[in-house]
Amino acid sequence: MPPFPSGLLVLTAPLPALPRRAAGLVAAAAGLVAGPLYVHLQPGLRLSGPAGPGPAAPPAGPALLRALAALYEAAAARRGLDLRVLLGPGRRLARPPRVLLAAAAEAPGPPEPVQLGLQRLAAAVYGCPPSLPALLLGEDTGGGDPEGDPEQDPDATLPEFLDVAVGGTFDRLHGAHRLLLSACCLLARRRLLAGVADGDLLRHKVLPELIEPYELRAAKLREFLEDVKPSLSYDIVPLADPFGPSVTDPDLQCLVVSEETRRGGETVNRKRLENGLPELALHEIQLMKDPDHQQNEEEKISSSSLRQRLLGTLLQPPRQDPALPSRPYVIGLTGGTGSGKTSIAKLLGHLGAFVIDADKLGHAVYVPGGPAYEQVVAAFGAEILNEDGTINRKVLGAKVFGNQERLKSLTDIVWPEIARMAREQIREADSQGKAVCVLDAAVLLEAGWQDMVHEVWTTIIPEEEAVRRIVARDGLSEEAARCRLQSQMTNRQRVEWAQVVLCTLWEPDVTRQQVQKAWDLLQQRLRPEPSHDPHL
Ligand SMILES: CC(=O)SCCNC(=O)CCNC(=O)[C@H](O)C(C)(C)COP(=O)(O)OP(=O)(O)OC[C@H]1O[C@@H](n2cnc3c(N)ncnc32)[C@H](O)[C@@H]1OP(=O)(O)O
Repeated sequence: MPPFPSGLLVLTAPLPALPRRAAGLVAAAAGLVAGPLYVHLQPGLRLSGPAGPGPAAPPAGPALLRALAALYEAAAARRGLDLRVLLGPGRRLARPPRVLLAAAAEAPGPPEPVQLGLQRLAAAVYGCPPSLPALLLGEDTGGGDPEGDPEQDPDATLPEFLDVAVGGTFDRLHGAHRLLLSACCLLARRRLLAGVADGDLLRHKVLPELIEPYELRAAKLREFLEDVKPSLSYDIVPLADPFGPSVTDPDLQCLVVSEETRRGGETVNRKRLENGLPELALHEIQLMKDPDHQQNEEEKISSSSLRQRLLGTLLQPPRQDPALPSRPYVIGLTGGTGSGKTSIAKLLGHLGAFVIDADKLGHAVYVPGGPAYEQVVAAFGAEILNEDGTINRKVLGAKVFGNQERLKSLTDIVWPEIARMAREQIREADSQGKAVCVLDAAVLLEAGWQDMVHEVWTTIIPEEEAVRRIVARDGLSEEAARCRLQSQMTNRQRVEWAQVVLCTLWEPDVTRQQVQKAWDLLQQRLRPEPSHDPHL
C-alpha cells in the first residue's frame, strides 16, 4: 500500500514533453500516493527560485489537452489511480494532500530549495500546511520525441463558451471521463451542466446492477469538478431521457461529445431548433484507449469494462459472525433462476469446494416418508400426487410459482427441514477436511440463510436472457418463466447483499476465468495473516 493517502505533484517542464514522460511520472507517484493524486501544471516555474508570482497557468490549447490525455491514460494503466489535474485557480482541495512531489529531472541541483519552493507553492495556492513532506521523484523517461508533436501549433487555443453541457453515466469516474470533464472545464467560463444518466436510461447497460447509485456518481463528479476548476458553477442533474435540459436550456452554448455521442449531439441540436433555441457548438473529444482491455471488453476505456472487471472480486467485506464456526468457510451461492448458478457451483466443485445443492435437498424432504411429505400433502391436497403416491413437483411448482401466498406456505414447511439437512452436510464437509463449502441455494437470501454462511456470492443475468434460458431448458412458456423470476429477488437486491458477483452472460471461458479469479482471491483471504513475531 502506498504510504501517503493523497498527494500534490507539481510539474514545471514545457507541456509538449509531458506525453512522453507521463507514464514514468505517474508510475513513480503511484508508488507513493494511494490517491487522489493532484497535479499542478506550471510550465516555466523554477521551484527553487525566489518566492513571488510565477508564470501564468498553461493556455487551454491542444498541448494542454494532449498532456491531460497522457496523464489520465497513464493513471488508467495504474488500475485507475484517482488523478486530478488542476486547471485552477487554486483553492483548498477536497482531500488535502499529505505529500508534495516534484520531478527530480525538472529540478537539478540540491533538493532543499526545491522542497521549500514546493511547500511555499502548496501553502500559497492550495492552503496546505507549510510543513508537508516534500519529495523528488525519479522517473523512467521512456523513449520518444522530447519536443512532442511538431505539427502542434503552440499558439492554438480552445474556444470559450459561457455555459457548456455534457452528459454521461459517469459510473466509477475513469480516465476517459476525467479527460472529457477537463475539456468541459477548459471550454466553460461560467457554468457546466452535467447530465447524469439515471433510471430507465441504465436498463440496457452492461451489468446495470453494478452501476453506482446516482447520488454517489453525482457526488464524485462534483468533487472532481470542484477540485479541478473551482471557479465554475456546476449544475449536476439526473437524466431520465437522453437529452435532459440540453434541449430546453436557453443559456447553453456548447455541448461536449465523443465520437460515439456526436450523433446524439446532432439530435440535441435538431430538438433545440424545434424548441426555438439556437444550436449548440458540438465540441468532440477523442475516446481514450484502455491499456488493459481484454477479450470480451471494449477497446476504449469504459465503465462497462470496469464493471466487468469487478466480477469475481470482493465487493464488500465479509460478515464477521463469532457464532459461525470458522471451518469450513461457507460460501452461500445464490442467483435467480436461469442465471447459471449451477454451472458456477460445478466449477467451484472442480476447484476443490464441497458443494451442497439445496434444490436437491428440497426434493429429498418430500419423498414419501421424508420429513415434509405429510405436511405438504396436507397443505396442497391430493391433486399434487402422482399415482405412486410421490409428489408431482411440476404440479406443485405450477401451484406455487407466481402465487406468493402459496409459495410461502410451501417454504414455511420445507425451508427449516432443508436448512437442517444443509447444516448436516456442512459438518460432513468439515469431517472430510474440506476448507471451503459452497451452499448452492437459489433463494438463500429470501430464506434468511445469510447467517449460515461467511460470504454471499451471487450470479446475475439480465431478465430477458434468463427467460430465454428457462424456456429453452425447462420447456416452460415465457409467461411461466417470468412468473418464476417474479417469485425471486431482483438482481439488484442480491447484489446489495453480495460479497462477490458473477455473471454468465459471455463465453464459458469468460465464466471460468471469473470463477478462477473469485476462487484465487478467496484463497488469499483465507490464508492466515503472516505473523509479526520476529522470532518465528
Ligand atoms: C433457501 C433455498 O434456496 S432452498 C432451495 C430452493 N428450494 C425451495 O425453496 C423449496 C421450495 N421449492 C420446491 O420445493 C420446488 O422448487 C418446487 C416443488 C416448487 C418445484 O420443483 P421443480 O419443478 O423440480 O423445480 P426445481 O426445484 O428444480 O426449481 C425450479 C427453479 O425454481 C427455483 N426455486 C426453487 N424454489 C424456489 C422458491 N421457493 N422461490 C423461487 N424460486 C425457487 C429453483 O432454484 C430452480 O431454479 P434454477 O433455474 O436455478 O434451477
